Amino acid sequence: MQHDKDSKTTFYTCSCFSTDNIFLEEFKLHVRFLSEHQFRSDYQAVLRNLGCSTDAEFNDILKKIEKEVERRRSLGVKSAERAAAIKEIYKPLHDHVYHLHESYMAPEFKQMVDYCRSDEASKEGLLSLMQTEAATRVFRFPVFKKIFCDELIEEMEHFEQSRSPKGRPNTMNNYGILLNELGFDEGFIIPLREQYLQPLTSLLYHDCGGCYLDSHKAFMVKYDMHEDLDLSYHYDNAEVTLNVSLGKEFTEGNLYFGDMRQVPLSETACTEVEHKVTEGILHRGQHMHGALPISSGQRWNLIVWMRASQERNKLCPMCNKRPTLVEGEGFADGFTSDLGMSLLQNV
Ligand SMILES: O=C(O)CCC(=O)C(=O)O
Ligand SMILES: [Fe+2]
Repeated sequence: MQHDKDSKTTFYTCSCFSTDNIFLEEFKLHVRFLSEHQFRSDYQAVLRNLGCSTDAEFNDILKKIEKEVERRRSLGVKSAERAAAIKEIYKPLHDHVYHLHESYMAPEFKQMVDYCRSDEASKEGLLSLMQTEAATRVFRFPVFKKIFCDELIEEMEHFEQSRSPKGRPNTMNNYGILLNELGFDEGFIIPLREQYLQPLTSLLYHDCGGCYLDSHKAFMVKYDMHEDLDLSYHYDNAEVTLNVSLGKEFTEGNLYFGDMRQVPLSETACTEVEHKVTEGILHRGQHMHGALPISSGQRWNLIVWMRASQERNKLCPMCNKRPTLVEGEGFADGFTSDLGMSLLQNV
């Protein structure tokens, strides 16, 4: 089990993880699978309209779902196995990138964080320091220096070329890398979230958990002309997301933002937000978004899905219900148990 600042915190996943939001790549559709009967009645007609016309094609989809459910059930255990294997066999190229240091950061970012830590900090004051409100409550600002972005990509490429096992962040991303398995949490992502990002998110997103972020899922995404080009419209399983553009050289590949997940697509207008190397885009996790295809080059981004258990314990963003807790590895999906805490407090 992963322990946060409070060493007694145990994190959980919601049971919907093995039934909901299963992504059918060829139809760009997220589905729910409880039983074959339910699935047929909910999706057979929809899928037919999307071009799935024969029984064989439908059975093929059922097989893919079965495989995905099995993958999700064994995810925690497999991830822990990979992390152990990586620790054993992988020799990093750049040891220092695993330990956050202020010298990696853009001066503008440090200045914003310093301001937010000061007694007189206000949301208006912070907004005046930020370059852009790129879309509603979507902010872009410099995060790292270019040299650090280059070294982080080099480290990722070195890892990709190694014989270490690799965990992919989710079914929408075929070439990303899960950073906790590589050992980035303790020395890099936790201090980044707690000491640098939370001062900003407390002012910007106090209404969606920004003041009490207590876990995260961090990963790299990679787009290349010969691999994934784009990312479908979705929301993140997070309260607040940081998305930093690291390089290399690319054209197009902008993000686009719609509305919050509760608003129907038909009532949504989208706004494009450009990725600029070394800059981060901060947004509410449940603000719908996608990535347009790159038209040349290769694009790497660091994604940190930050979670606030106090917020998500009330409502799981993935099934829209009060979460049913299932034990998971590490930060799992960021839920905590009130019961567990009160039992611990009684000890
Ligand atoms: O490609 C990007 O910049 C967006 C990635 C993203 O939205 C995600 O992985 O959740
Ligand atoms: Fe996302």
